[in-house]
Amino acid sequence: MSDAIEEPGTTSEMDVSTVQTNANMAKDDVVLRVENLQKSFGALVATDHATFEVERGTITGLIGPNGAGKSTIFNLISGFYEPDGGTVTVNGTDVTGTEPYEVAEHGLIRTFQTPRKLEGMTVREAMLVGPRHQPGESFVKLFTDPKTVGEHEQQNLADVERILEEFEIDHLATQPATDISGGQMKLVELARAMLAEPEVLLLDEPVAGVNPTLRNKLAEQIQRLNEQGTTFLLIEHDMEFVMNLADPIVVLDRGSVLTEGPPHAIQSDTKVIDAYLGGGGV
Ligand SMILES: Nc1ncnc2c1ncn2[C@@H]1O[C@H](COP(=O)(O)OP(=O)(O)OP(=O)(O)O)[C@@H](O)[C@H]1O
Repeated sequence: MSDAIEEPGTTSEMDVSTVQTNANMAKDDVVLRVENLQKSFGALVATDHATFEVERGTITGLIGPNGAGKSTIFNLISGFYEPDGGTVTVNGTDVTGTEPYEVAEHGLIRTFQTPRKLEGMTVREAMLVGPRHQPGESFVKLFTDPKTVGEHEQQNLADVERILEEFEIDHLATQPATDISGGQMKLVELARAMLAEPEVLLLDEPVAGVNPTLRNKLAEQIQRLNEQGTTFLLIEHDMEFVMNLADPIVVLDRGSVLTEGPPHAIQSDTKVIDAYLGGGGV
């Protein structure tokens, strides 16, 4: 586990029954279930009995004011933080407290708000880091000593070429990964995550700081992948983007689920408007 600041929790004593209303909404085929999730950093309660479900095949939005606890929930779901309480279930399996690679093995992958540093790598090389079933052989061998690489690596390389084309970023393959724009990096991150063939993909602010052209491209790619079967849970502050793309929308406020519903209902919900006005804004 890699909690940056980890102290024994002072978890809220809030009555659980008051914060479970959204869990009661029946969903057909649940791919991700978060139940009564709790996480404190010292005295600060970041996740407070959070409960929601993501239905397979949806693009579900996760919104809320600054500091509402969105990224913490992503870290708890994907195994980067260990919860103080509650459960995370992926594809029917309880993955609470397991390592990120184990959560990935159950079909859940996440991206980060700020993609990790990829100094010294081309885009193609960056794409080869970390696909889900990749065994130990180094991707570097693919380029330095291709005859020695195993079948898995050859397959990975073929998959990278295919995905670069599908995402229309094959022209970036030989560019240093540090030289491409922020928006192109977000596309590379999305494409790279798809190499792991996730059933559910968690995107943390996929269009933050991205220009309108690339933002549209990202929306098109997310829609295309969704139509092909990938379920998405996405955090995004760009309300136009998230309201056009996601349905349903789950609203977090002070670590708890405030409400959930279709975009038009969320946009006119006074509870949500109050939370944004009273919180850190978008
Ligand atoms: N590792 C940590 N150590 C201490 N406090 C943390 C840590 N991670 C998050 N927090 C705190 O938990 C609260 C929720 O933070 P989080 O980043 O999850 O919110 P968020 O909704 O993603 O915010 P934003 O929209 O601004 O990114 C904040 O008060 C934050 O300062």
